[in-house]
Amino acid sequence: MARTAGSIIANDPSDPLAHVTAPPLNETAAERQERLEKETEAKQVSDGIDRDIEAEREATKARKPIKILLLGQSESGKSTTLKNFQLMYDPKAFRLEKASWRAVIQLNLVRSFHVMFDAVTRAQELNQKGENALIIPPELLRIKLRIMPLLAIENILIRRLTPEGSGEVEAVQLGASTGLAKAERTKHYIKEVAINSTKGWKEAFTGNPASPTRQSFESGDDIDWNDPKDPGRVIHECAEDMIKFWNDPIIQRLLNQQNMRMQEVSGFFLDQLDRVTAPRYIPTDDDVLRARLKTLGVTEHRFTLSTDVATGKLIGRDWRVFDVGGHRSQTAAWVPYFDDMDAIIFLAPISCFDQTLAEDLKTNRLSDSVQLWEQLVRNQLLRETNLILFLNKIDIFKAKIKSGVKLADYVVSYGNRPNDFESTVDYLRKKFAGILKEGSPLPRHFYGHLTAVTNTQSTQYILTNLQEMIMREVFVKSSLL
Ligand SMILES: Nc1nc2c(ncn2[C@@H]2O[C@H](COP(=O)(O)OP(=O)(O)OP(=O)(O)O)[C@@H](O)[C@H]2O)c(=O)[nH]1
Ligand SMILES: [Mg+2]
Repeated sequence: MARTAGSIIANDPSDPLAHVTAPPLNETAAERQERLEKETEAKQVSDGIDRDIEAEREATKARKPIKILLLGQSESGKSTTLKNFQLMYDPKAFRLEKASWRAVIQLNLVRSFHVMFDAVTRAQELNQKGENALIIPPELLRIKLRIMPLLAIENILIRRLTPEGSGEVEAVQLGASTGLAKAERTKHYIKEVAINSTKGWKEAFTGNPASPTRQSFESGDDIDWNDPKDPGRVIHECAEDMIKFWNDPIIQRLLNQQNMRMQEVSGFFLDQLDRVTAPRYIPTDDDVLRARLKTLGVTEHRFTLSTDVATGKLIGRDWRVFDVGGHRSQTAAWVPYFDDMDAIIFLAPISCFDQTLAEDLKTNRLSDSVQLWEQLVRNQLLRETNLILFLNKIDIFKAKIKSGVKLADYVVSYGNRPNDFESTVDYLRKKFAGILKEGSPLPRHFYGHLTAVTNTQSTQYILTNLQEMIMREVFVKSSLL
């Protein structure tokens, strides 16, 4: 450090360097003047260096990426939340992936029909045994026969979506998402495709050589519409019969009778059959958000926010969002990511209060979410990490409560409280907040949101506010360093 005009230090008897820094004896006025000028100049240089170091330190702090981890049980909405981030901060890349998502949507659609075919088969089996099930009229059976090619399409799509090493097909028990009686559930299996997101499954679809300079998916540039093997062709050919089959009152009664709520089966596109089976169908942003593809492993997604929401400065800050697989076999992979996260968004799909886990038919989904939340809250590694709770699938929850399903039948502690939306949701919110308050090793603020992450508008509003909050906290923390 440069000195201020030497005199203060030179006069300090405790300074061991006083004799070095003291002004020379017998200094003339001109010499003194020259010395002081040099000292001032040196100080200016030194101050400049100090400022540069400080600016560099600030810039490093500002450049340190902000990390968010998405957690929650399988089908809680983690990947859908990630899609909202992508749509907000990297819409171009999001839209360029639509060719891949088109295949996923087709698979979701075909899978829904597979579920319905199984329901018909079940009714026929019961009738053969002399049990009183619904009689399926021959005309409906003829329609079913005509749309059977959908099952072959399912296999083709699965093969295309899971090029070697990129995914796996699991026999997932059908019952958990349908509300079938327990004994029935274990007998029926349906394939669910899981994708190891670190492998390039999307590349299988985004490489139409006819359009090497893909600009926009909106024009359908990315799809080889002339491909004779495009599954969209068969789906379109079956469209009329698919619509008839799904809307048939017997099918609807059958599904009701078997307690199968198709609207709750992930990737529900049956209410949009006209559009989704069209010959040149291109998924909308909302379709991509509703498409269901199970995650395996952990993926990191990077976004750059050009404005620091805390300070309003333009800085180009990196955000990293980590999406994980929520299936029980995947949860061991979460822990290494606990270190160094700025926030965790935990999704609890509260609409599943009357369902069990696909991987463990004895465990209620809501109580599984509560347990996971409790474990996170109490985890010492996370004691300084912001935990943000999304009580998700609020749209399905609302409809379910309205249709008369009773929370108290599944959550005994709910007792005699009224079974309306406000009371039920308030109870669940307080339950999660109470766990946070009691279980946190250090005091924490409760950030709880009611969400339907398939709704981009409300979700993006929540995410923007959250980012602001996280930025502020990061800013305060780093200022204290
Ligand atoms: N209606 C409705 N559907 C939702 C909501 N959130 C997610 N979904 C749908 O639920 C399905 C599962 O969501 P994902 O985001 O794939 O779930 P995940 O947590 O990533 O599941 P894993 O990858 O298995 O861990 C998808 O089809 C979503 O579109 C919601 O709030 N409302
Ligand atoms: Mg996922």
